[in-house]
Amino acid sequence: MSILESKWEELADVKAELAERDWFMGTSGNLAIKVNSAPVQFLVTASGKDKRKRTDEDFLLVDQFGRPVEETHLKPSAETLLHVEVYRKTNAGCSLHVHTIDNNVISEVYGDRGEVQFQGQELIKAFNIWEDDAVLKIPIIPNYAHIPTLAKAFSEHVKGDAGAVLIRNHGITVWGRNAFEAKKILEATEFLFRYQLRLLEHKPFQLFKVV
Ligand SMILES: CSC[C@@H](O)[C@@H](O)C(=O)COP(=O)(O)O
Ligand SMILES: [Zn+2]
Repeated sequence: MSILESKWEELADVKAELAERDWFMGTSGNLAIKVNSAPVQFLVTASGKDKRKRTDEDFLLVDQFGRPVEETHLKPSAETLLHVEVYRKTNAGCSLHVHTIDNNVISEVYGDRGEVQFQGQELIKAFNIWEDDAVLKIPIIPNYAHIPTLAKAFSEHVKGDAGAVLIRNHGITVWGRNAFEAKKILEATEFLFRYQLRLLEHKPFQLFKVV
């Protein structure tokens, strides 16, 4: 199997797992996996597809600028430029974007602060944070309709080989050194968001707690 084929299968498997979680409502979401490093080429989901389906037109190979490498009738994801920023600025191998109710509500509740923070929660270790009093900060950016503007705002928070950025009332984009790590971070953030929203039902004052 070629590298391209094995990366295709890897991304298709991640897509199937996220689909099982019902994280692709209304054709939302897009996924990418790096295939080559110098120059960067990556597989990205084709735009507008039902990502719950597994077909041989699910992904296309794009270059470091997000342009299709070969002539194709498929359109790269509308949000390809965000994935471009991940591979331009880091050594990440996989980036994932999903819309969920929980990540949308969290992004709205904490949107005016520009970030949501988590402390004392075991699952922040998914971000490789191990200190007892460590704080995980997830930035929240405005949902600019103009994708180059959105990508620029996103890019300001792309700093390491693994990370996460919320887009207000839109969704989350995460990345990791490989598909395993990106999926781990995505699952951890969704756990933390669900936890925080549940906590606020019982302890509304927690909203005003500044870590
Ligand atoms: C149909 S709503 C979702 C889109 O506007 C977009 O935010 C999204 O996540 C999927 O776009 P796509 O171009 O299919 O990658
Ligand atoms: Zn989206």
